[in-house]
Amino acid sequence: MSLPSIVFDLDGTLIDSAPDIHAASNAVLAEHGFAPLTLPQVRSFVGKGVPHLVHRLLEASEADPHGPLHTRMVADFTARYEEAVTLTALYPGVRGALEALALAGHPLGICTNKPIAPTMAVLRHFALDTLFDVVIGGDSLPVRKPDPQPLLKAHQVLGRVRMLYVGDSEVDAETAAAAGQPFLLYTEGYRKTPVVELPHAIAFSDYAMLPGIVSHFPWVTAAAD
Ligand SMILES: O=C(O)COP(=O)(O)O
Ligand SMILES: [Mg+2]
Repeated sequence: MSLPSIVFDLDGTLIDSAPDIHAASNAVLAEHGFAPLTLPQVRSFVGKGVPHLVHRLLEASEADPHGPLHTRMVADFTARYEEAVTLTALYPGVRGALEALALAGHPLGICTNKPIAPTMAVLRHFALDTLFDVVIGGDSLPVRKPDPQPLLKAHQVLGRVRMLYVGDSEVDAETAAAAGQPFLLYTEGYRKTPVVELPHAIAFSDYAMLPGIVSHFPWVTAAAD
């Protein structure tokens, strides 16, 4: 049996992108005459893609989230956020963990609800793009997470029998369950639910531990037999 592929969520999992998303959100809100929102507020809106984010921005600004303003602000946010990487940081230990997993022979992928253009921009910015054999963005397929299709597509492209999905949020737990795949929860991201209430196979708070966790995962141990 071959080693499982490992698919990662992006925002709140590999990168702390909330400061750039917050800045772009406030710039777009200002353009439309709305007051700025706080970083924790905007961070709590991340994880279900741009249309959902803008919906929540409008709701928080006491504006109609269903009207034509929603369409305009999705376009404005998308344009402004396309290359927004200046305030974004990798979580500690991410690069070393990804390199170790790739070296061990795990094909790696990304399955995020962030649109594909800023996803590729941020991966290139951190020189991580070459580590991933498949990258699925929030606009890559007609549906996005928690629909299982994006994750199943990544799994199919990576071509291994087994996969592990690593994410930070309720949406990721739901996606993994819908796809019938094991979920590894990174606890330092944008989740709102306590760890014990979020279904997961294994939770971790430090990327230095991930290669060890993966190598002790039952399927991986079986693969080495
Ligand atoms: O909501 C988004 O745009 C992206 O979030 P994700 O990378 O956690 O899927
Ligand atoms: Mg996330």
